[in-house]
Amino acid sequence: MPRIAYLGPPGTFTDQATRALTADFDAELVPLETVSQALDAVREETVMAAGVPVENSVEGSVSATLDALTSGEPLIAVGETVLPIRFDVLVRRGTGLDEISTVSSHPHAIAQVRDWLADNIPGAKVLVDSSTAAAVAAVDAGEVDAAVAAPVAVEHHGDLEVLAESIADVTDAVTRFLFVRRPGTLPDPTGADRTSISVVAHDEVGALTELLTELSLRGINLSRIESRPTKDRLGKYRFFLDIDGHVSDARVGDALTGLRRRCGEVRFLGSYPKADRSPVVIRPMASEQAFQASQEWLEQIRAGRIA
Ligand SMILES: O=C(O)C(=O)Cc1ccccc1
Repeated sequence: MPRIAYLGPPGTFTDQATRALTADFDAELVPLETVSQALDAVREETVMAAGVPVENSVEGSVSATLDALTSGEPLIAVGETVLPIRFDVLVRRGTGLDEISTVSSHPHAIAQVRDWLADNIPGAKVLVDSSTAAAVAAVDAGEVDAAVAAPVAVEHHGDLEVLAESIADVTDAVTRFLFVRRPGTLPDPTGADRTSISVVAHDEVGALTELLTELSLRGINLSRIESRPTKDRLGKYRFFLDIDGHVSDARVGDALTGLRRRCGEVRFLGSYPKADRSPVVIRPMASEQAFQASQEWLEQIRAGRIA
């Protein structure tokens, strides 16, 4: 049975997402303490793949995931899923709001419940943990008074109870998770795919504009752009791009070769079906037929058959 790592312990949002990502086959889920450990376990081949959070509709990218994806041997995403996120407050049985002096969670959860914390437990010290479920375990161990976590997290701890439900400042938040493997056979194109790449542009006038032009000239929609410091020096950034389409699509392949010529570093981070399966809209000039016909036309000229 394939072993699949995820950001644990059991009861995290990533646990739920990884179950969804592995729903089609039998898998042994392996909880690890950080995203970086989960991705390194894939690199070291102790697991086949990992489920990791990548972006939240309210709080933005999960920087730890972006950094860990690009800081070691290449890995690729082969699937994604999007989960609705609801935050509850978990405490030891019988604890009241006025007894909470410390509250803990994952930084992305803390950031999404700030109003509730300020309104309901303004005096509580806010602590961060490696995951929502790790914070719940800390409550169970008596180390903190309350945790902000997924509703399912309480199922793993008999002595805890839910003190407050659905406390997010913004309702209907969702998080996107990736299923990440070592490079190998790519998922087949479906017509509803996303391709993720990271690039380090040269530090010169117009570098980012020209990089984006490589996409727009080929009719490629950019669905996300995020920058992270390369950590070499101040002012040097790595851009993470999500674009519509599959690397086997002519327009996407053509754009990637353009980026490769233009940028200092380009990493292919995977082509995989979009969670909502919405078909990619392709302008006529960017279709497979248009690329093939124009290539044939050029070959005719080169062969001397068209004046
Ligand atoms: O800590 C967790 O449960 C995670 O899976 C990371 C996370 C935290 C907050 C929102 C979405 C994912």
